[in-house]
Amino acid sequence: IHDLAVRRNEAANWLRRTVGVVCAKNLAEEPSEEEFRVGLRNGIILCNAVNKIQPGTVPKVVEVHSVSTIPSDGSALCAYQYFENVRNFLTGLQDLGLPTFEVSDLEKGGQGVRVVDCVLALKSFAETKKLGKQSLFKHGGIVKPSMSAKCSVRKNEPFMKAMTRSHSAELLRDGVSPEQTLGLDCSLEPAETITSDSIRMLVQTIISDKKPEEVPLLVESLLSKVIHEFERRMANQNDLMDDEDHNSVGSTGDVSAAGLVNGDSVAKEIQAMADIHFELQKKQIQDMKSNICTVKSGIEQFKLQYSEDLAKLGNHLRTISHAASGYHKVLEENRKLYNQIQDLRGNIRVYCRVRPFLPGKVSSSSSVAGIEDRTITLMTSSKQGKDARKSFTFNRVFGPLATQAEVFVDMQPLVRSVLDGYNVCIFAYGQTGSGKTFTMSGPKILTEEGLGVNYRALNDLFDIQAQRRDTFCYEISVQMMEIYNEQVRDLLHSGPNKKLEIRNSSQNGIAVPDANRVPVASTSDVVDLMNLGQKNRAVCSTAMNDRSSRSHSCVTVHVQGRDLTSGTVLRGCMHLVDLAGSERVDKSEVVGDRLKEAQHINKSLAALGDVIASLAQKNAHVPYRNSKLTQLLQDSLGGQAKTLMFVHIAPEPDAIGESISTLKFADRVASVELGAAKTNKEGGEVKELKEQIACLKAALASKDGENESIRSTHSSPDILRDIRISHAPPASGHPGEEAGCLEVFIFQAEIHSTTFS
Ligand SMILES: Nc1ncnc2c1ncn2[C@@H]1O[C@H](COP(=O)(O)OP(=O)(O)OP(=O)(O)O)[C@@H](O)[C@H]1O
Repeated sequence: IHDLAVRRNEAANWLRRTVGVVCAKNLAEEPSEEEFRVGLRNGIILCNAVNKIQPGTVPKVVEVHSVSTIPSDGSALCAYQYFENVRNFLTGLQDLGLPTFEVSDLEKGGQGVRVVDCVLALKSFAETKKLGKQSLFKHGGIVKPSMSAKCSVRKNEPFMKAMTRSHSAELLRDGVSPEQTLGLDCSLEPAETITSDSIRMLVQTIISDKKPEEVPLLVESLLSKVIHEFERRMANQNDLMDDEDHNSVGSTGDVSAAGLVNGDSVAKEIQAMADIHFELQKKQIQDMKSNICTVKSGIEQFKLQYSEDLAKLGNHLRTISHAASGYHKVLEENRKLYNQIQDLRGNIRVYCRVRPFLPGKVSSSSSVAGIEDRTITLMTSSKQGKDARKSFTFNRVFGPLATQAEVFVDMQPLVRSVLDGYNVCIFAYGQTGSGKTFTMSGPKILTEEGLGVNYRALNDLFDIQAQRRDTFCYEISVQMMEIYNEQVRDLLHSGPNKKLEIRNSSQNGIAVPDANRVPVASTSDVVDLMNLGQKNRAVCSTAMNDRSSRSHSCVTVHVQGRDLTSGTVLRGCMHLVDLAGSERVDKSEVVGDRLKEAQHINKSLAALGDVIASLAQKNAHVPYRNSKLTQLLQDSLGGQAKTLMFVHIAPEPDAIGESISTLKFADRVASVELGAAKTNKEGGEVKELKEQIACLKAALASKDGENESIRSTHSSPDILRDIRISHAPPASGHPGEEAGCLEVFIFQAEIHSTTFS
């Protein structure tokens, strides 16, 4: 065993040296039998070794390129590759006339010793070749592999047997082991070709340096070895014959028959490998088929699931779209209801705002005697030392301390109406210096609290636009115009003035199509435009105010919204109108151009009052055409449009005349709407009063007054201030009358008193 290990190590070392460390990485220096077998199993080292010694012996070495390509189970493919290599190696060895081994010797259970012998033989061959003795080896050995040479490797024949059978030099070496010391090496000629000359030379070589007395002993020893070898050979021959019989090769027993056996076994091995390979591929195909089936059924399952999911999604989508359309209906309904509420609150709303005393002009007396939630009382004049007071009622009265935010609260809901497609007009009315610009824009030095209704309304507009981003797409644009001396000017046009026409027949709600209309995306955009417009506005000094506006300025914000679901387009606009000072001409102490300006202003303000009053009274005819101002705003005054007017009162006692005229103007505009507002609040009461008035009318029509005794316990003179009934003392005389004759005067349906008896 020790000897075998030594020889194996020798073989391994020689292979490692020959093929190099890289190629021989799988072969240890001192491998165990198993390591040796596994290291050489793929034939690569062997093929490379023989190719190094005799280039081209194995024309194509099947290399294993990466470990990952070697299946762990030693699959057929790799085995086939190994087989190729090992087969080619063995064939190469046969061609070189070297002893070979069985392919199965590289498998478990094979005879590793034969592989070791084969490698060592190759080593000897290499060394001989190196020493230039190849010819000796060649000529002395198996010259050319032939069938007879091939048959030297027989199935199951131990390698060494074949070797000894083929190489008589080995016999000589073995037989004369002591002679190795005489300089004999394994490259002696094989026995088959030994001639008498060569025997003589051999003998001479052996005995040349021997003493004569040593020769007989030497000859004896040699002869006994020869005999021994002869006997061994004979025995081998018998074994061989038995093997051949056993393998049914026939009784010929010649080498060619053995060669056939060997060829058969190779074919069988190839066939076996091919079968394994085929079986493996068959199995793989079956696996793949079953995989395909699994995948197919998976896909079917997936398809089914997918169509189910799709159907479910479809249902969900239908529900959602149904809900969405319902939601849109609700939104629409909400929008309508919201604006109906605005309608109920009055389409025309009038607010009164009292300016505080200006800094440095604080007075101990004020023209304003009292302010309640909705009523303002003015100190009109002193009659015989007594103060006379006059009260006016509005939607709301704001005192001098009211903040800008409080003033905005009531108009805030109207901003939403603009985005819902309604038109809104916001007016600032009052004498010069009463605070119109302050209400609309704010003080000269703007702070956040000081922001006027313009800015607040625009901020809200853009905020609501952003909130509705998912449902509506809004386009917002701005026009800014001035009406000066009954001429419309474009305040966003900085060049020379051009005369602008007002067209009320336009479909898109643009009354002055020739005026610049600038798209805006934020409040600051609008503010920039307003500043530009303000620069262009005609501002002129008067005796009343050094910054008196002698023209009406109108900022119009056009809003066009498209419902992203229904595609419906809504158009609305908001007019922010800072009216020119309303002071009477005579007080302005103006003449010439200033007088002309004042007359135009007064005329247009009166026309505005007329229009609003006739709208409030629901007259059939509304005199829009009496001024440019009312023409410009025609679409936004009346119908479903909302009008909001802030009338401004200066508290200074010397402004009382203007204040009263302002309040009368506002009262005229507000009265009917306020009546309507009361109707909503106190509907039953007003209805009853109206019924009573109808009875009164009927009583008057019958003129006898005898059958009716109309009584009323109501006393609400401020509810229907447009109806005044004059109450006369009863006429004398009619019998049976408890309370005398009733004489009623109705002046244009105005009730002076609602208490009758
Ligand atoms: N509610 C208020 N609180 C404090 N200051 C006010 C208020 N209203 C007006 N003012 C101040 O009174 C002055 C005159 O106001 P404003 O310019 O707004 O009047 P106007 O009616 O617009 O005048 P005009 O017709 O000349 O434009 C300004 O200095 C303004 O800041």
